[in-house]
Amino acid sequence: MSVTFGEDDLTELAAETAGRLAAEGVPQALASGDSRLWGPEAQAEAAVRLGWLNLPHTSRELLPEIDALVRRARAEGLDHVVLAGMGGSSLAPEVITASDDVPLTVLDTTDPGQVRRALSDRLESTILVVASKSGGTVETDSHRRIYEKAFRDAGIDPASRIVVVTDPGSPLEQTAREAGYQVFLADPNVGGRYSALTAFGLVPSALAGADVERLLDDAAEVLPLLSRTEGNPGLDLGAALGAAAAAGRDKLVIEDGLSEINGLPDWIEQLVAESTGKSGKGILPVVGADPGDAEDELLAGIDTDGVVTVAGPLGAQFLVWEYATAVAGRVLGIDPFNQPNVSESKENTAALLDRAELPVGTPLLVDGPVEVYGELPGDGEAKDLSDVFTRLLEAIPSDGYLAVMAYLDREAAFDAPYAEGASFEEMTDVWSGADAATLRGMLAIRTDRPVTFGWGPRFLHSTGQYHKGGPQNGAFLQITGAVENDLEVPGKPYTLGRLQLAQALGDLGALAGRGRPVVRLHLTDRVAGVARLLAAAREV
Ligand SMILES: O=P(O)(O)OC[C@H]1O[C@H](O)[C@H](O)[C@@H](O)[C@@H]1O
Repeated sequence: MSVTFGEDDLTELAAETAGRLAAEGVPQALASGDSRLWGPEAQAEAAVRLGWLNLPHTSRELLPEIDALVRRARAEGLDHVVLAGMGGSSLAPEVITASDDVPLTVLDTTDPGQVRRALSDRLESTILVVASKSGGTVETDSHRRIYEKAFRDAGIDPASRIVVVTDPGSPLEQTAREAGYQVFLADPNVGGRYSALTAFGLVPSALAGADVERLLDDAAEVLPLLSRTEGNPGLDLGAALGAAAAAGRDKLVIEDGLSEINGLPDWIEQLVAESTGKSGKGILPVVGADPGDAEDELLAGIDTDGVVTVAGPLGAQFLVWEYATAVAGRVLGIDPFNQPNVSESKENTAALLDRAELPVGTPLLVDGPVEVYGELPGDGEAKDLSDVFTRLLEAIPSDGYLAVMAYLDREAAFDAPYAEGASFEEMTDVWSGADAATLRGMLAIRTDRPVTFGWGPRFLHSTGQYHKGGPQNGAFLQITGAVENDLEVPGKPYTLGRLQLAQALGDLGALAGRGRPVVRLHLTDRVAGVARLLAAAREV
């Protein structure tokens, strides 16, 4: 495992900062679980959040039970593994399984189309892992209810198909015990985004066929380095990230090139954004972007060259990035274990769901299949969608960013029809031409500021904290879409589609309430709408 720097200034800054942290006793304090490292206000939370450093050893206890579950699933022919979990409860398994090239269907969405897609895929051989630390996350609770009904309707006993991962004593533990589900209890002394090597990372990944023992072995190998005062990759990385951000280089562009580790930047995004984006400070991870030459960008490469290069196997990467984030938190003077602003959008959503009608407002403009809502930055009325994009791009502060947030089905682009006999390249062109995520790159070339992209509500558990708690220099573009075939959430008064829209509007309220420029584009026809978005971006 190694962390290296490709610029002399950064090498110097990192060494100086790591030296100072070592002199303050940070590595020893972390190794011994000292909760005072982030100041008195953070101490109570930190006291129950430092268990992740022991996981390479303690999580081994879970392996026999996980192995028994895997054997049962194989024996019963349950070959479609679905994971319902948000943020820290699904991002690690997504990377672990992608890196091991084994299939896992992740549900971290409230999009009815995307959930229907999972439901209609091999229900008869599906095993569902419901993963929620708190046990109260609305998206995950909805997925559990929907799958319970689907199993029952298909004459399948949910107890034979649902496995729960949660913290001891959570409401989900109680529900699961009453329903007779198999329950894995995770370490309550580890927070959601630090939980990659707990039952949250291991249970679904092993079920999908990943080698989780090797993951723990790789993490165990780097562990002794993390108590060192020199040659400590976690300390070096954290010192570099924290000190660079404190000096204004606070946009972290993360690339994984053609590395065998597949998708780690999305996991790092959540870890870094949610841990550091608060009190008006923080590090903004930028994923899926080409590095620009803006002075406030820092390029981190995972097993690929960057200004910071982090090389090593996945299990070790998890641990080193967690360590680095905790260290960066100390350098920046923030509590890396809380997420004070995530709840704000959740509360807005809950309040909206209590209303008879969602307050969607009146469109400012309708451009074909796209309705534009919100307050346009700049003067006068916009004439079309390209104009809306131009105005938003102009509204990005000189040290800021644009966040594109799409509350859509992230698999929908794969439905786009392509010609028979098309090459893989041609198919990829078709998919990217039907994918809302393509908008990120198209807008990015029209500004010298970073542009991020997130699928809603997934990003609410990640960069959503940074948007609201970090430096107030974002401009925001929301995309929502008409729902054709909604899904009831059994036992709840709302449908998934209504919940999804309420989440978008709830977050919009939180951003607008901070005076940030935020525009919502609503696609009245999703396929035509995405095509129109991309065409309009081309015209900017
Ligand atoms: O595991 P859960 O309790 O369902 O939480 C899922 C996610 O929810 C929130 O957004 C937290 O801020 C995340 O850190 C967490 O991973």
